[in-house]
Amino acid sequence: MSYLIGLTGSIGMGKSTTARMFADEGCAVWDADAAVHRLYAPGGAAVEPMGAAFPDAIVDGAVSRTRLKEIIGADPTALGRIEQIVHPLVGEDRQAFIAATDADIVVLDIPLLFEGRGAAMMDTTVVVSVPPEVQRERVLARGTMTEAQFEAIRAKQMPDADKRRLADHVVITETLEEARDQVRAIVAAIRREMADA
Ligand SMILES: CC(C)(COP(=O)(O)OP(=O)(O)OC[C@H]1O[C@@H](n2cnc3c(N)ncnc32)[C@H](O)[C@@H]1O)[C@@H](O)C(=O)NCCC(=O)NCCS
Ligand SMILES: Nc1ncnc2c1ncn2[C@@H]1O[C@H](COP(=O)(O)OP(=O)(O)OP(=O)(O)O)[C@@H](O)[C@H]1O
Repeated sequence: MSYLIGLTGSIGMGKSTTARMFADEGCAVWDADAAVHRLYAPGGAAVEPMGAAFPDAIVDGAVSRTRLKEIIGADPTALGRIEQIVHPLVGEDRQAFIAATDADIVVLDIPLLFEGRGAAMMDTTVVVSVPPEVQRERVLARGTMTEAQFEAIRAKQMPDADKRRLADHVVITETLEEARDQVRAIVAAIRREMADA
């Protein structure tokens, strides 16, 4: 059975970048956002139920994120209804990944780790964090969200300070070097603990 690290952090705080650093240390990484991409793609398990609930969201046999963001922008209750459809499918994908891997450490990159029930199954939890002005700059620099869309997502997420309080480890992602040092220290401590057990 692999050691499970739950990795989370608010939007744009550096989850994917930090997950890649864990992968560089030999950890297997599963990414909840990537699982949603697979579920929304043509033939994905979310296409049919999402089409039934949000017919306008389907474009060329896939769930369109652009359309979904428009729908969420117009109706604040939509995101909750999307989650009810998508989250059970994401949970199935995650369990299948854990069952199939033989890595000693598995990192589960889950934006809603503390908002949902995910944290309880982890051996340890890691939160990535930077000051809010850096977070905003980074997200808006990507050019995939308007400021209003960013604020709508952020308002729905647990505040960064609360996540940091709940986490076993906090990785500061102001620079790549600093973050990589922290990731290496966490992995080394876990491997020492596993060797002693
Ligand atoms: C809202 C959507 C359309 C935005 O798509 P887009 O491609 O622009 O962004 P992406 O998927 O990369 O998400 C960016 C970030 O937004 C945040 N976010 C996404 N969904 C949610 C949510 N339901 N609640 C809070 N934050 C969320 C996360 O921090 C995520 O890392 C998309 O995220 C979506 O369909 N979300 C619903 C499914 C879900 O809950 N996913 C979260 C992981 S299970
Ligand atoms: N340690 C770091 N040092 C410098 N820049 C970083 C660091 N970590 C992440 N970044 C930058 O911050 C931005 C957001 O990072 P990333 O995509 O990893 O965040 P995320 O939390 O996965 O985002 P989302 O919540 O939208 O999925 C990117 O432009 C990335 O290059």
